[in-house]
This record gives sequence, C-alpha cells and structure tokens, in this order.
Amino acid sequence: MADLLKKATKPEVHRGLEGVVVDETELSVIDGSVGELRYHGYRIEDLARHADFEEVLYLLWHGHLPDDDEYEAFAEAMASERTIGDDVLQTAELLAKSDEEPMAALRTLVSMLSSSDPESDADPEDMDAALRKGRRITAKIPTVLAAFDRYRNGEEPLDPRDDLGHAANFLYMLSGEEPDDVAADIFDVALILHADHGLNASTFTTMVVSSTYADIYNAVTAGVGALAGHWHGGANQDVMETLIELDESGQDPIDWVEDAINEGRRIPGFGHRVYDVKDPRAKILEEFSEDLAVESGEPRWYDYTTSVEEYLLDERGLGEKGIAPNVDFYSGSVYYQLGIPIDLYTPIFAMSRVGGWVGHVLEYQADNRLIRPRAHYTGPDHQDFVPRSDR
Ligand SMILES: CC(=O)SCCNC(=O)CCNC(=O)[C@H](O)C(C)(C)COP(=O)(O)OP(=O)(O)OC[C@H]1O[C@@H](n2cnc3c(N)ncnc32)[C@H](O)[C@@H]1OP(=O)(O)O
Ligand SMILES: O=C([O-])CC(=O)C(=O)O
Repeated sequence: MADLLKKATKPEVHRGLEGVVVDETELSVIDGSVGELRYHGYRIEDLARHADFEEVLYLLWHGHLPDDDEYEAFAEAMASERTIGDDVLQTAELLAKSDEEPMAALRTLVSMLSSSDPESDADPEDMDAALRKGRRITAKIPTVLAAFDRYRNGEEPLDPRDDLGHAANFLYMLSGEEPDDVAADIFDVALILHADHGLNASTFTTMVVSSTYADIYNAVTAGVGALAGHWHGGANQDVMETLIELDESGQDPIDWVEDAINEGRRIPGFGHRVYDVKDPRAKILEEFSEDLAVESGEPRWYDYTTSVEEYLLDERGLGEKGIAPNVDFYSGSVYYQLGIPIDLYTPIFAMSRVGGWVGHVLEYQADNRLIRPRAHYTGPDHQDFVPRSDR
C-alpha cells in the first residue's frame, strides 16, 4: 500500500491514451501527417473508386478481397440476413412513438437483436459463431433503422429487398423508392469510407468489452454508445445543424466562423486525434458534395463548407495542433443533399463502422488479453471511518 500512496513518484500518465500503442492490427493504418488511410494495405481512394461496401466488409473480416465466388456467396449471405423479427419491429415502433433519438433507438434495437440470434447461446470463444453474429448484426442494422424512421413518420416499414446491395437497399427501405445509381453509389462509398479507422474510441470500446469474453452483441451495443458522442460520430449531425445555424444567421460564412472561434466554440467536423492535415475521407466526400450541388443547382451547403474550411485551414492556419476537416465535416452536407434526415447521420455511421468493430473484435479475440489499464491515485492517503450519524 505504501508504494501506491507515494504520489510524489507519479508515473507517466497518458491522458486520453494519446499516442499509446496497445496492440497490433492488420485492419487499417493511418498516416496522420500526410492524410493517408489504408484498409489492409489498400488505399482508401482505391477502395472508394473500385470496391463496394460488401467487398470492404469481406476484406475487414477475412483479410483479403473476395474473388467472384466468394463475393457472391458473401453478398447473398448478407442479403439473406436482413429480415428482422416482429418483436424487434414492435420495439422499433414503441421507440418511435416515444420520440426516442435514433442513435439511442439503434442502441436498444441492436441489443435486442441478440434475443432472436440462432446462435445467441454460442460459446463467446467460438470465433466462427462471433463472425456469423457480426454478419447478422451488420445485415440487420439498416432494416432496424429504416423501420424506426418509417414508424416515426407514421409509415409502415418495408421488407428488405435482396436484389439490391447493402447501400441501395437501405435507401429503398427508408424512402420506399429505389435510389438512382448516383445516390446508391455515393451512399455506398460513404459506407466504405466510414468502415474502419484504427483504434478510434468506439472501436476501442468494442475491444474492451469483448476482451472480457462478453459476446459480440455486448461489444457492438457498447460501440454504438461510444460513437454517439459529439466528439466522435455524433459530430456529423452537429455539422449539418451548424451549417443550418450559419445559414439562418444570414452572416457571411467567414464572419460567422471567425465569431464562433472567438467565442471559444469547437467547430464540429474539425480537428482529429491522429490527423494533422485534412482527412483523406473528407476529400472524397467534398467531391461528392460539390457534384450533388452542381446536379441540384443548390450550391449553398457546399459553399458554406468550403468557406469555413478555407478560414480554419488556410487563413487561421494549422497551428500547433491542426484543426483540419475530418470525415464528419463533408458527410453532413452529402447526406443532406441525398435527402436523409439529419438525426440519422450518426446511426448511418454506425451502419458502416460495425464492419470495423466486428473486424477488430475478431482480430483481438484471436489472441485475447483482458484490457485493464491503471490510474495514478491522487485521493487522500488515509481517512478514519466516521459513522453516518456522526458526520
Ligand atoms: C469520426 C470522428 O470521430 S472524427 C472527430 C469528430 N469530432 C468532431 O469533429 C468534434 C470537434 N473536434 C474536437 O472536439 C476535437 O478535435 C477532437 C475531440 C476530435 C480531437 O480532440 P484532441 O485530439 O483531444 O484534441 P484537443 O481537444 O486537445 O484539441 C487541441 C486544440 O485544438 C482545438 N480544437 C480541436 N478541435 C477543434 C475544433 N473542432 N474547433 C475549434 N478548436 C478545436 C482545441 O480547443 C485545442 O486547443 P487548445 O490547445 O488551445 O486548448
Ligand atoms: O479515428 C478517430 O479517432 C475518429 C475517426 O476519424 C473515426 O473513427 O473514423
């Protein structure tokens, strides 16, 4: 005990685990100094251009890109798992009627999916079962989200269509209309871009949970919880709300952002723990945002984003700790222009990131070790206990 109380000998404390390397991974690598991201060695730009989301899921879960046969079998297995039971639908309806936030509804519904999983009793050390469960969760998230959204709009949910890919089927279940190729492709790329990103907070959360051998439903449910926060996935919704605030202010965007910074506000969609420069995913989404603006003839949202970026990145400069745009900055205006409700942006992030969560859980559990760091104690050395009535 005496040693523990020697506060003078303070160990090096890594607040926020900044820069701490806790494990090895083959899934993704980020070079934050030049803005590069690769999944299993493939540049994110190449995956965005040439792959689809199902291929990327396969890559993250199996370690290689699928050939034609592997792809077909995988896409078919994913599509066959999209349906959800009546109990989950009824809960989605109840949550919608009680005006639950979509991200909170998703957390509840993902947790509930385990009750109807045919392998819910599988040994948590059975990695094949964990992969199949992860695949089921991933296949069903779009269905639960679309059902929730339709219920809150007073509409009945639609059955998933197995003739559409993961991205197009979600857009169909949401609106009731088959999306055109442009919308389906942009949405598919958005899913690819958000699928994995090293040991971000939500992925690390899933690893902590599964390191106790709690099953993958616990891990993914916790991942949804961690992603919800404004400093992580929740920022994409904040970005769009901020752009709307800017629009309603009637101010010039540069004046607006200058005032916001002078008031000490954090601008959502800027700053990153790993990137010192612009996030490569933001570059791709920015192009989509511009394309959609040109196509619709409504440049407002794209123009606001570029003005804010110009001020923060170019005029204000990167400073000691860069505040360049992260992935959330441009996804907001892309989803907005695709007509997706603003409070679904973060659940959509989860719809994609579940691929990384499952991949990292499987990778970590292949050589599991309980995650259990320590804290430097700074409380009182000793206190005599006083009964409550005498305090
Ligand atoms: C998918 C993702 O999760 S991407 C991140 C999404 N989150 C956001 O976009 C929310 C806005 N951004 C932020 O809050 C932060 O940049 C984080 C949480 C993402 C990263 O935080 P950290 O790595 O801990 O950086 P930290 O908070 O120490 O910031 C360093 C400095 O930059 C400033 N800064 C960081 N982000 C911003 C921002 N968005 N707007 C204004 N200033 C910022 C901080 O105030 C701090 O300044 P100081 O040193 O004068 O106090
Ligand atoms: O890596 C991070 O800390 C946040 C992020 O960009 C992501 O999770 O995609």
